[in-house]
Amino acid sequence: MEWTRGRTLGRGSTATVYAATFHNSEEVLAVKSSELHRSEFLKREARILSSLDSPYVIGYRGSETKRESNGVVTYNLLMEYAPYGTLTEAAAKNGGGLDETRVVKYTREILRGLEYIHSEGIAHCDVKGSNVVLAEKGEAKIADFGCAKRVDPEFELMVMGTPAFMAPEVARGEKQGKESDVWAVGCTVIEMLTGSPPWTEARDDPLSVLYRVGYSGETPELPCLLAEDAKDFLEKCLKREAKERWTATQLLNHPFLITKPDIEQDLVSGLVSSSPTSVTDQTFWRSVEEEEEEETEELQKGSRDLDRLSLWGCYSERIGQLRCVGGLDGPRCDMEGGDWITVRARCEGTMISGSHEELIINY
Ligand SMILES: Nc1ncnc2c1ncn2[C@@H]1O[C@H](COP(=O)(O)OP(=O)(O)OP(=O)(O)O)[C@@H](O)[C@H]1O
Repeated sequence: MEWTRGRTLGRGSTATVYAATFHNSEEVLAVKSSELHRSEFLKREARILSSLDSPYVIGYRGSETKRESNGVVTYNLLMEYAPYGTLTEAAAKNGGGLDETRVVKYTREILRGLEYIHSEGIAHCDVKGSNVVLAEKGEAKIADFGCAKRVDPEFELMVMGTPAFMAPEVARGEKQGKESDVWAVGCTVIEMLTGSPPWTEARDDPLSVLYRVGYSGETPELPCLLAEDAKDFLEKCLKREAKERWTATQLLNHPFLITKPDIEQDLVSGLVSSSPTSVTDQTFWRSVEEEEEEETEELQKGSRDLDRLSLWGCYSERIGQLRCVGGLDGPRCDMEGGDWITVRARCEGTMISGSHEELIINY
């Protein structure tokens, strides 16, 4: 598979996503890449994505191991390119929230994607605005299957995700499945409506959010001035008891979604594309050297790392406390991500019930 790497589209905890072009077709692609020795999650994502085929799930285009010109061996997942960014970015660009027409359209598309992946026996486990991308026709597609897992039969004890979007049973480390995805849809609708995820302290103190979600009995605060059908829809997603939550199929028939027309009209007009006008478009296809130079400068400035370090200071202290209280056994920390931290910990005790489960927190 011959392709040329373009500009960076995004960075996560374990991988970087680049724009790229296939040599033979000139199709623009997104390539998610990580060093081979850290590619466990990316390989797992590639395995799951390669088994899926839906207009509401980002398309799989292949995967490969490659030796780069600098000798580093990388694992690459090739995907359909989504030119309009993520739902989180769309909400932010829109001044902190999307209008109801778009919220209804994107919610339908996310639920159609979830209905499909759930029917395939898979739970996504990290549904949130930044993991839903806007594709060529402005349609929402579920992306980032790095936390996804097979739930039929439910054999895996690993708990993963992002605290602000976690269902109570996930925050308590009891189980994670299709119902937890539905809770996360409720949180994503709140994010689309308000421009921010629920639980305002989530960014500064994700562990206290885990406790609040898991044990306080609270549900996320709903946006004020919400129409009755929207409020009822959110309440059906955000039932604290997983068994009481509606399924993706039931939600697709909820009045909040079915009483509004399916908008066929072009919604791309309000979106800002980062697409190249041609494969030789210089602003889009900045050279890899240029990007690396910029990255070095950024690191020299040190601002991002200092932020991360100070955040990590608070975070590790809290984990230290939990370790005493709940018996966390040797958390391993991954500080490579952009603005967030992934913590992987073998857990026993108070916070996570059962033994030898793995807690992976996106922040
Ligand atoms: N197919 C795609 N087309 C365009 N941009 C994409 C695509 N996939 C991912 N991105 C961009 O790259 C970013 C990171 O991608 P992704 O979430 O898959 O990586 P990650 O390492 O799992 O990150 P995170 O830890 O934030 O979940 C996304 O937020 C999005 O901006």
